[in-house]
Amino acid sequence: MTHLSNYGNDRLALYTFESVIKFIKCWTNLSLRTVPPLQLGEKYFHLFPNERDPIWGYPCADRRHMQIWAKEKSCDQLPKFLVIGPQKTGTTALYTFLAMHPAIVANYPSADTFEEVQFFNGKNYYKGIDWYMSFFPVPANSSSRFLFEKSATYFEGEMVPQRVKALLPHSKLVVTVIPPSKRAYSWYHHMRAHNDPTALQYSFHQVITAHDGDPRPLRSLRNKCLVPGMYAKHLERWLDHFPASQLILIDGEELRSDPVYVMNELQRFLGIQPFYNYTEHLRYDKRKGFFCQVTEEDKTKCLGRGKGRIYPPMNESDAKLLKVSTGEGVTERVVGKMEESYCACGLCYLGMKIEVDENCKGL
Ligand SMILES: Nc1ncnc2c1ncn2[C@@H]1O[C@H](COP(=O)(O)OS(=O)(=O)O)[C@@H](OP(=O)(O)O)[C@H]1O
Repeated sequence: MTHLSNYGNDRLALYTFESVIKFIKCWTNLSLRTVPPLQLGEKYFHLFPNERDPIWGYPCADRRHMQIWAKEKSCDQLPKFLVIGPQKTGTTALYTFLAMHPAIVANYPSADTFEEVQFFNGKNYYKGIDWYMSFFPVPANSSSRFLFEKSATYFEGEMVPQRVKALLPHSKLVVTVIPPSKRAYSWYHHMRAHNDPTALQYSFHQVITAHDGDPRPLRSLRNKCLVPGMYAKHLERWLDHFPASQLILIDGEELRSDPVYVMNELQRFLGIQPFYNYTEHLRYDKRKGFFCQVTEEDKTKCLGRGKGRIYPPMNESDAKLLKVSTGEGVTERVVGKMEESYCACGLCYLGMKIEVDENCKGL
């Protein structure tokens, strides 16, 4: 009873407590004892260890919560959809293209976390809803604007689906995927470009075949390289909390080769009005080798050097290793059947579509 998640509820809790205590004092012979708040808290969490972690709930589900919420707050200041990653699948390009849309509003960048808010997956979560909402503009008169944020590590975060469901139950989720082997390779080069000492010390092959007896930094790098690509595992977790109809899988390779088509499909899925004509606003830039934004001066503005890096092609044997399940050993445990990772409980990656298997109805 003491541990109510939202501050909206907390105000109600204080009032309720006061009344309960008054009632007990007035109508019973019970003598009440207390201890300092910290001790009380420890006792409470000893009795209810599952509640140690707060879960911020959607403040607008209950009219009473709305009534005690500060006047200037509104659920229109919460995002309507999230781009959840995983990393290296084209999420920055997607974010940039979405932000070009006149009806779509991106989060303010965070200086701490490389522009992404990263609220649901780490320590930031404990900063609370106000902190999260401060990354979004106060809604204008019309609530027809689509606020969104992109945090590419949400996808594989253990707690993230449950937390997102609690705070943003109606939000749509955008997942981008590319073949997991390519994702892993791109991520490895990303780490090298950021002078990660372990990535500089070991080859890609050494990273993906690292085993449990290897040094901890190497194992850690291996996990970070491979785990986000286990799409099935992560998608299943998201689908424990969200119906498939709220989630869209985007083919990151198609986003790269035909962004206009992808953005059109995405606009339809999100139900965004007005329909933005990306044909006029995206153009292939030969020098960059990617589609880029067309500026008002009719020039192209491309993503920075960190996106679309140039590195040698992946070894065929490594590509194979990541594609084919080895059948035994550490590699299989960590890598899993990567190709099959495109399917999760009948939810398969088929271009833009999600197909739900008969057995998985009601997901
Ligand atoms: N239009 C456009 N411009 C530049 N880059 C593009 C574009 N579309 C897709 N991509 C691919 O996006 C890859 C980077 O993915 P992310 O933005 O998700 O990376 S990150 O997680 O934010 O670091 C990046 O991976 P690398 O090629 O390995 O650098 C690109 O291949």
